[in-house]
Amino acid sequence: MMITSRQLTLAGIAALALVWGLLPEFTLTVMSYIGLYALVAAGLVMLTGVGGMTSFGQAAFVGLGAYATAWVCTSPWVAAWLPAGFPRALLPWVGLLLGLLVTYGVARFLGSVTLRLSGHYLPLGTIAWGLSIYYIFGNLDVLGGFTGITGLPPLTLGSLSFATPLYLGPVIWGVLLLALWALHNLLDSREGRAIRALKGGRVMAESMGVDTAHYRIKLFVLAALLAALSGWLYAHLQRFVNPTPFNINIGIEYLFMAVVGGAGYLWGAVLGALLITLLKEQLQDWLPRLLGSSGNFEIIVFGLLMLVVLQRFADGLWPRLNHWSARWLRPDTRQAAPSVRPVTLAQRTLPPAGEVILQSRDVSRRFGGLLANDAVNMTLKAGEVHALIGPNGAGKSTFFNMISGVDTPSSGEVRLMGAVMQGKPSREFAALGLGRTFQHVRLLGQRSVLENVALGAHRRGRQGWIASMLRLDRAEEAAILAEARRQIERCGLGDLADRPAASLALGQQRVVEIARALAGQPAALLLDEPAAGLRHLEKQALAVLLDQLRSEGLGILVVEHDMEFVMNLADRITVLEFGAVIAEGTPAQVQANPRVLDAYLGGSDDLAGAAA
Ligand SMILES: Nc1ncnc2c1ncn2[C@@H]1O[C@H](COP(=O)(O)OP(=O)(O)OP(=O)(O)O)[C@@H](O)[C@H]1O
Repeated sequence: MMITSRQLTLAGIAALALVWGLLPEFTLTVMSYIGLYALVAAGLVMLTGVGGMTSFGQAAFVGLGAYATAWVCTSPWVAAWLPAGFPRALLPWVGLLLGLLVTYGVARFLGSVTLRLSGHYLPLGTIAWGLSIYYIFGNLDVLGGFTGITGLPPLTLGSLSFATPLYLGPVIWGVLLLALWALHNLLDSREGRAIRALKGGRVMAESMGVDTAHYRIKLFVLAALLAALSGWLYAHLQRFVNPTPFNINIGIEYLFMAVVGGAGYLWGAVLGALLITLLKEQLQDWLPRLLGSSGNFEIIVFGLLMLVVLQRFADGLWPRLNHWSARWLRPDTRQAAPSVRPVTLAQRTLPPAGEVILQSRDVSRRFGGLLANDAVNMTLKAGEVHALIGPNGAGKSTFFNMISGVDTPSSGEVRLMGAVMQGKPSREFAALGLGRTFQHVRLLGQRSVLENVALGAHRRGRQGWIASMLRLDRAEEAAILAEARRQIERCGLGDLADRPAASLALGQQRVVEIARALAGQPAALLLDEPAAGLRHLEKQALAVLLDQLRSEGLGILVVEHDMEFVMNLADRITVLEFGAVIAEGTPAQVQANPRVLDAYLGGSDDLAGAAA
């Protein structure tokens, strides 16, 4: 078939719209529910699949959206409080506003409390507040207790009334498609890259200038608002609310939908909602007949099926469907890079060569009884390559962490561009012009080299979430992507820009990290073992690149074990042993230093080899 997946989606939507009026009432109701569930699951795809935070409590936010409008529409207190003559038809819209506001407040609060938890504690935390909110619904008399609230009005807009699934269904699906479009845009932007970076670990994301705590809360609030929106529509579809659909079981079901569909894929949310709703429907129908007695058997079968799916398709079903359909669908050839005139990105003026840009004064770091760094003094100047060497366990990585904001010195001072920095987060180091790579490569393996490198330019963009969702960020995005491509080409990886980062050899991935750091236009570049895993020719190319960067005025600090590489490239070398500086000087001075030779001949013969 010669159509693309995008065209197929549009055709599917058009076909559904055409036959909608002909479908039986029951089908329309089921379809409407699928739309509502998919809206919640889409939020979970963002939160769990993309952002890496698992929540079992989304049903509670659906409840907030539903109860807010139910209360506004039926409470005599609200009716008395509103000005006389306030049109009743507007009450659901007031309910929507209230629901979103309350959800925003509750999610911000719960997010700031729970998102600090790590590992298993975060999902456990979501179960805790999911349960609490459910019992609040059930125990508040003003919300009708466990019986709930009945008599909700239908949604109306002017003379249009959306009283039945025939009319409300298209609204639900319209809202869902709009949300998917906005979320898709968000993911395909500077902010989306920052959201994806959350999964790459706090250290990496913060080094790119991303305020991870802030992004986690924003993502949590976004998912909660989508759930509340679904709850609002749900309430006006059902026309009554009670606590049952908002309990923790349903919260788990929402999570299943996202995971079964494919937690990393927005359309996976729709697929998951569709499959689970239909499956539940069928099982509820067939199992009692098959077993000859009534009971909630479907939950047992459901649980078993879930285990099989999660075992066999850990990434969910959507990527499988994609893979399978790729055989007969034409690849989508829309340009990844938008065709607008790029803006000019913020530029940094580099300090003049020879100026001290990074400095440590008597930096020490203690781990219990171990002194991993002992009063280390070091300076990095603009326009030089400074190497930090020392035997294994000498404290190089520890020092690297101190001067990049990953860890805080026990004592001593770190200055970057003259500013006192110890104790500040790495994103503030990034803001002042520090770029870095990692000893253990930290890339988003499934994303392209281009996207990984573009993340490095995060701080140079300005457009926020709303602008990204509405696609108002395209000129800036074009500039960021162009900058990323320029850095990739400069690092000699031009042919690999569109490949997933994980498909590159480890040495090349290290170079991708250098390109990513360069995209942030740093003044100081910290490279942790950049030559490890590179072949001879690649090392030569890397040396040429670093030489060029030095001549452009960057200050480069390298931790490296390859002595030949270091001796040929570095202007100055600092040697660490047992956490303390034992020598500092030019390569020739260091190679002639008896303490250094001693330290190295004791552990490794690299230096002697390079010196010979
Ligand atoms: N978080 C930590 N807790 C306790 N000890 C640590 C911690 N991090 C490092 N150390 C110890 O500090 C010392 C210095 O380690 P570090 O990793 O800085 O050395 P290195 O010079 O980078 O070594 P390598 O070349 O092997 O990477 C080691 O003895 C290490 O075991």
